[in-house]
Amino acid sequence: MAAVTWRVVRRWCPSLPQVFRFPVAQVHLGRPKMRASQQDFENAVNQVKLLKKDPGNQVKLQLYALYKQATDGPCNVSKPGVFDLVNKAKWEAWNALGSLPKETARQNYVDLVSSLSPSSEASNQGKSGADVKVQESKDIVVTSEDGITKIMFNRPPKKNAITFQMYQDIILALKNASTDNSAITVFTGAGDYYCSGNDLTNFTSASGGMEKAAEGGAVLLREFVNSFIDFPKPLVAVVNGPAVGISVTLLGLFDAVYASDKATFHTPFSHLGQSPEACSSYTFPKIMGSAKATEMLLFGKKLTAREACAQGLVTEVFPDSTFKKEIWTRLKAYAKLPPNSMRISKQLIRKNEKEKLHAVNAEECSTLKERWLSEECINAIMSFLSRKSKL
Ligand SMILES: CCCCCCCCCCC/C=C/C(=O)SCCNC(=O)CCNC(=O)[C@H](O)C(C)(C)COP(=O)(O)OP(=O)(O)OC[C@H]1O[C@@H](n2cnc3c(N)ncnc32)[C@H](O)[C@@H]1OP(=O)(O)O
Repeated sequence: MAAVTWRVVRRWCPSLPQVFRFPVAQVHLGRPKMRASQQDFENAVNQVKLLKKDPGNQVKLQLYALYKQATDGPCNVSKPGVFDLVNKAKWEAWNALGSLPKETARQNYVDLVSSLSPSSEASNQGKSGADVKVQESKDIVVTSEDGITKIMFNRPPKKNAITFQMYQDIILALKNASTDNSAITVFTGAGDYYCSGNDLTNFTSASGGMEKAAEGGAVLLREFVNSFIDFPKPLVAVVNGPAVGISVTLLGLFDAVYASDKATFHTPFSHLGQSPEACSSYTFPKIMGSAKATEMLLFGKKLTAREACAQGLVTEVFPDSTFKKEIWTRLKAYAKLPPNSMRISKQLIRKNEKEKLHAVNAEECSTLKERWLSEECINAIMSFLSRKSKL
């Protein structure tokens, strides 16, 4: 990207201070909370003037873009010429926010400024290299550091099974990550599991009758998977241990999948009277061929990490003893690559598939809605919940 000097950025956005005090921090909306008011926004604009340390070009561009989006709405000016490097960088940052609503941009601006504030500096002191927590959520932890937004399943006692709340938290985390200033977004799991898939108690905790619950579940699932199909930046899975169900099928929508040799990949849909989701009925045959996809999706064959790598579902496998160290070193290096270039390349790769993926997602969700009401499915769930069987 063009070298954008702080002096020039001040000219774009007079509300920005001369010098910033703090290192680069990330922007997130956090868990649903009170929306930032116009007054909060104006306070943040003033607060920016008190900051002293230069936070780097990416943050400055993000502040500029969010400010413009919050005040003028979506980018409505023509793209500067190819040699007008600074104005082109500004335009691209603003334009990249697409149709992000003004209120959301306002909130993101307020959050970004607050992450650059003196209290953020105080709370980050002595934590050099530590992740910055950016979303308040019990079972999904979202942190940002070194250009990487990390979304972690954090429910080890239940093997990171995904509750209704976690589906919603992940949708929100992806929405925020798509406009924050990180280059790469990474999913991983806390504890020994990556994720044991859908929490089967979702079937008993849903309110209303079964039909209404199935309808609601299908709507949620469709929105959840859509947020992966449409995610604009490189999406990486760091699979630290066994993965089950939807946490496996989603991998077909990731851009890279790195696995510990302790990881396994299991999609026991037939055992549960269910059918594939997350576009895996399309992505898996495409990735591994229909014969291997059939073994996984119909017969529930569990793959080791090395088998999954041989089938093309996993990018690379690492010995568990060195997995974390090696993978985070590598991802930090990847996150230093020019972010716009990576985003644009990903979008070129994804573009031709998007329409198809949305159609597949819609069909899989409507099939599942029927499956959830079937005797096969109800019996399988009851059996798990009464602990008569384990997969
Ligand atoms: C009509 C309503 C519609 C609902 C809408 C849903 C929304 C979208 C749905 C998307 C479709 C997704 C499909 C899938 O993901 S299918 C895969 C589902 N997952 C499973 O079937 C895994 C079930 N779990 C197991 O088989 C074992 O627990 C496992 C092999 C993972 C681990 O075994 P292990 O012996 O090592 O450990 P425990 O069994 O003792 O587990 C520890 C505790 O964790 C609880 N647990 C684990 N996984 C789940 C789960 N998926 N759901 C709920 N609970 C889970 C387990 O019960 C233990 O709890 P307790 O200590 O309290 O007994």
